[in-house]
Amino acid sequence: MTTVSLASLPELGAPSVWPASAVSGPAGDLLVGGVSLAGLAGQYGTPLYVLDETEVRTRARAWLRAVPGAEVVYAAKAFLSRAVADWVREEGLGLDVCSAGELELAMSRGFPAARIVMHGNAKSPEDLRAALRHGVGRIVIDSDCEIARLAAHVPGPDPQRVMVRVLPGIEAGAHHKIRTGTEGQKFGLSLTSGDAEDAVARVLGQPRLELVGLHCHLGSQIASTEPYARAAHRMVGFLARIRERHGVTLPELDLGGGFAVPYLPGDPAPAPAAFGRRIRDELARACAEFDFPEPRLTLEPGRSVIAPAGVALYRVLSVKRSGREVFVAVDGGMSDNPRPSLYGARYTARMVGRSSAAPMRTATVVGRHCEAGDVLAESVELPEDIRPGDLLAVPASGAYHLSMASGYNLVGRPPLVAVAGGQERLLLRRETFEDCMRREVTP
Ligand SMILES: Cc1ncc(COP(=O)(O)O)c(C=O)c1O
Ligand SMILES: N[C@@H](CCCC[NH3+])C(=O)O
Repeated sequence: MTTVSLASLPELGAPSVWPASAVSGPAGDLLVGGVSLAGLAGQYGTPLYVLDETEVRTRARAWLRAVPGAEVVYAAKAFLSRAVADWVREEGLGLDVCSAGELELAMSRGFPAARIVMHGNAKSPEDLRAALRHGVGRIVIDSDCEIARLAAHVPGPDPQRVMVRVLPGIEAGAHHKIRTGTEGQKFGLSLTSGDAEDAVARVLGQPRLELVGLHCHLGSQIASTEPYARAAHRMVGFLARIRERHGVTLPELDLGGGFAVPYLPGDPAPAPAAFGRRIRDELARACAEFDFPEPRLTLEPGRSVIAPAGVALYRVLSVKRSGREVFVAVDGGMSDNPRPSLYGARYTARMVGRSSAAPMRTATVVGRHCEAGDVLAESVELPEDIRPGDLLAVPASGAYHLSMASGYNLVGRPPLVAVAGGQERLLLRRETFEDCMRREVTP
């Protein structure tokens, strides 16, 4: 047996972008969950996604501790598989789903329906039917036309518990495409226009629906606690107004998700405890101001639970100098991580599996797809002697990569391996060419 000398990662400068378990291994290797990344790449091929189970569980628990007595529902859209559904259920979280597919996966793992929240600005009849059939804890109403449609299908005898998604008019989120709390986009019902108020009145008039509270979701990759404080205040103000106009005291408030994680060393990202403290403080203050009993709080972190647990591994296919730029092209790209091309998201990368004494130089890591915009990471410091065959690891890859992966260029979606305690477990196998072709009707 070879003795492996492990070191923490001082050379990375900011270990926080890597899972807490990440340690340097011999010959430039990196171990996550006690498993060698170079070894995994050798065994499963690349591109490969690695998910640190302990990191997911630890972060799920951190959220529960951050808001004692509150409900924490994991936003499945960040990434969902059977194993992930099991982990978050076992840790005591609920689940936010936004399709019949996500719901069916959760139900297939025995997820308690009462802990499931269904979202969607345009829920299909199948989505609503599945939610009603399984008896999900809450359905979040996102448009006027959904109210009667939903009420007509409640199987009874009990009314379906619902919330109304409010557009609070608060701007937050890392990019305009992921801001959902402002006017002029497709989600929610506006507070300022009165649409939210009308919807509340209409829901209250539906005996088949039980309005239990209000929901809002400001956006994603929100790196400040401030917008949540404003949302808590505005939403409690609205709850108080509903009590005044309708004589009902709604018992629940869901302030959504959107909590930022660091992608680059030094990125601001308050810990769950900091978000939780600020939200609880502001909620208490607003309730005192409006003389309103504190509602049961729900939060819906997705990225914050799973992004830091994921590492993407790519093999370098070519290194090219073009003018003053150096392009390091790898065997994945926008088909497994569309975030840079969609939102200008920034990433870092490091070489793993080989030591190099060469000086570092700045390079752009690009994908293999037929798009000039297929860039994975800009301004990355990599050794000057990086060459085809080398491995690159990209941290913070656990959220909105595989869940948004596409079939572009028929390269096949990468596999996913879970690691914990020195053991690995294949969660998703690689999508093969045959898988890609299976959907096509033979001409
Ligand atoms: C309603 C709702 N809740 C929760 C989330 C989770 O967001 P995040 O992964 O940024 O925490 C989203 C996605 O932005 C959402 O639309
Ligand atoms: N998909 C986005 C976040 C939006 C999530 C869902 N509302 C991202 O990758 O950052």
